[in-house]
Amino acid sequence: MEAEKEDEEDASPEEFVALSDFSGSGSEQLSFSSGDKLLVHAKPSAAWWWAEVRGVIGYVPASYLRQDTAEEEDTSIEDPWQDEEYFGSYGTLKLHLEMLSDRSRTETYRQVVLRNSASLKNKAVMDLGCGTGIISLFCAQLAQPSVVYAVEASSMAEYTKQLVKQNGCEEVVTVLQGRAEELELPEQVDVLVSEWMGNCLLFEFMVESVLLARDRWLRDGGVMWPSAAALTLVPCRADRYYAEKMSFWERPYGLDFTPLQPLAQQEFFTKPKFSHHLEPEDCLAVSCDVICLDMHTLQVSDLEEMKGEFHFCMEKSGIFHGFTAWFTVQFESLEMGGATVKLNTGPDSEPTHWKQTLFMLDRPVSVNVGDILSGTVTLHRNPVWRRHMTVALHWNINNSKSDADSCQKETWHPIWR
Ligand SMILES: N=C(N)NCC[C@H]1O[C@@H](n2cnc3c(N)ncnc32)[C@H](O)[C@@H]1O
Repeated sequence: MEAEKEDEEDASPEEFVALSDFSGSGSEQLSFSSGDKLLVHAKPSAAWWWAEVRGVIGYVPASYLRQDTAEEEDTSIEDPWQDEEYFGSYGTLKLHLEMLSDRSRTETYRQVVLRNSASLKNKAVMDLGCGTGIISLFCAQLAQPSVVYAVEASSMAEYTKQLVKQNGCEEVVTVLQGRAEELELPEQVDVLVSEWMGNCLLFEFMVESVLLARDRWLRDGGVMWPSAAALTLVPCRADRYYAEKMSFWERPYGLDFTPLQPLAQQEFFTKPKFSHHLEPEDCLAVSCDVICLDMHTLQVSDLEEMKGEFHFCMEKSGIFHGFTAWFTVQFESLEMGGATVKLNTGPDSEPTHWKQTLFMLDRPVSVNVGDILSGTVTLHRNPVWRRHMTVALHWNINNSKSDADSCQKETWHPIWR
């Protein structure tokens, strides 16, 4: 990396502006405040640049910076939520078919309604981001709520109205087209149900809309479904993915293409792999819930930066290629002491359309039984592109055989900006 940095430092530095405060960790990362001017001397990776702030040189996260050209209008970030693209994608059937075809996901919501059908009688419900209205139709079909407000921002809402009528639920279900945080409901609700979870739990950050709607429309003592969510992490092997993206360059057609491996690491291993299928036998330790969210108390401001710790005792010797993440959500019962329903998207549960998310290390590490892998995972929400985040993993391994071999590392994985 040193060599690359020197090569690139010959070029004249570029001026950037900080879009948000950042407090660097470790000796090499700079801290800066929103509005600070930075001189970028080198861009050794997509996520980390070598820059100067007030005469001090160090690493800065690229996603926090915007090119500082005088004539650039702030309008360059005119749609930080990318709503046109986002709701456009939900205006077609592809994603709804994928979600409805996910039996584990959809059946869980059906079970939640079924098991709480008595308590749902005469209750007001809001289904936020109802899509085709499946959860609202479960409520009308399996219980007797007084009303279900089925809120959907995309053009799918027009079809949802037809589906409600087609299934004879128009007496109970009212479809409202629009962003939930901008709509006026005629009344507060007793239950706010939503299927908002994205890859790695939070991607898309639809959860912000759910919290805003909670604060505005859920009556005191009302219930959030899901009530709680957790992000789970495990160190793992990923032999097949590593072979496919990295080892491939060793002898393709008998030739040596290894000079491309640094590029492969940059292109394939800095961003997470969504829809990764983790086999239970790929896990190198017992998984750990690193971030736990209480949907009744979580605040939008908490979403900017969420941090969790982990301590894994390696149960297997082998190659540690990366971390895999998944999530679980829980639905508390409306009845006191009633059973909680859980949806687990991990490798030991029925597969879901989310599958799991793989974060590759920049180079694999061999580990032994008994090694202690500890560190932190931090989800940094993108200060500009509000549906995006960067996942930072800081970790070190205390080798059970000799501390001398312990290694400290950090990797940053933008999703996607
Ligand atoms: N990751 C997911 N579960 N995505 C489901 C998103 C569904 O909710 C809809 N949706 C997302 N955010 C909102 C919002 N703020 N208001 C209304 N509908 C929304 C979106 O159009 C899609 O039908």
